[in-house]
Amino acid sequence: MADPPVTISEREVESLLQYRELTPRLEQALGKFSRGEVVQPVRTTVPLQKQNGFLGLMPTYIEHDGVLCTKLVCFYKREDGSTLPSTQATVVLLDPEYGSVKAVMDGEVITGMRTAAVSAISAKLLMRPEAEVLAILGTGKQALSHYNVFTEMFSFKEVRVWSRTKERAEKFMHSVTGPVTPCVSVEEAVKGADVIVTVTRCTEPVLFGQWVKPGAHVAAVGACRPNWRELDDVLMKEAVVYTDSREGATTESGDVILSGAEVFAELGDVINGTKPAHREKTTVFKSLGMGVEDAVSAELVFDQWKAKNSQP
Ligand SMILES: NC(=O)C1=CN([C@@H]2O[C@H](COP(=O)(O)OP(=O)(O)OC[C@H]3O[C@@H](n4cnc5c(N)ncnc54)[C@H](O)[C@@H]3O)[C@@H](O)[C@H]2O)C=CC1
Ligand SMILES: O=C(O)C1=NCCCC1
Repeated sequence: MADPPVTISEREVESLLQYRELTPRLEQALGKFSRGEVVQPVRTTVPLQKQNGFLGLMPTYIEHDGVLCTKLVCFYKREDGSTLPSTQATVVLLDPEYGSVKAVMDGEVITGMRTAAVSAISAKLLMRPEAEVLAILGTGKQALSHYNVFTEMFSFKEVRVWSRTKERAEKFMHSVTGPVTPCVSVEEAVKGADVIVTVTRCTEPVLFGQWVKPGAHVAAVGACRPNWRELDDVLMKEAVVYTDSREGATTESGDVILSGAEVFAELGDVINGTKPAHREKTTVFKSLGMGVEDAVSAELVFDQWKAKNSQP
């Protein structure tokens, strides 16, 4: 008989997961994914029309590492002013030999941290080495996790933040410890920026190519449905476009599908050395989020949990 599954709360996940351990594991996972070593179908989505959202199912199997996992994630396009979270996620880790559940854990922290860490990996690979200015568009959960990992991994001289209201940008500024410049327009935020992170819930373009400095790197994290956009056609067509999963991007990303832009490479191809990193050009990393990122994060959390809870 298998042991009953352990449950690991949001607070516990938060205390067990650190970027310095998570980020290298994610980098390895992206490489494995692009070498075809991961079984990971494109996310299945179940529309929740009445609630203006969807349920996403994200199963993954890494045979070599014996990791079997699935995330269940609900995403909602909340009305402005709603205090409810946009994303709710649970991660289930299984034993691939028996099919039994080893652990059920909160997926909120994992989703926030792994998404931001993968964007930071994209910046490490694709931004210019002399990058000084970071601009973040959006001030929600992902904005905060991106701020945390980007300021931990890199030394930007200035971090700018834009939200649709000045109050939200200022609230974000007060919620973090380092210096932040709140901006009243997207154009002001991204002018001359070397790295731009888009973490909004918008469904129409918010970032326009005409404002983006040539050679800048954009990590585009929102707009995860085929008819949703964050970036305009000009930017998508002028930039060299990288994705986490080519199959995912050409199935789910409105920025890719509706612009007709070509996907140049997966991040894993760059990590594996099979495709170049065009740091000298304007680059877009279109992130959709992958089950393998959740799987390696959950395995790390579970290993740490066992180490902490093992008998002396
Ligand atoms: N690529 C990936 O792996 C993942 C992507 N996401 C996506 O990241 C985005 C941000 O997620 P969270 O930070 O969790 O959401 P959130 O709800 O906490 O924050 C969203 C931000 O977007 C702003 N916003 C909403 N509508 C807007 C509009 N029409 N124009 C401009 N700004 C707008 C909000 O004011 C807020 O600042 C979402 O689109 C979500 O789907 C989320 C998780 C993983
Ligand atoms: O990868 C994820 O997790 C998500 N991606 C798009 C929005 C919902 C969560």
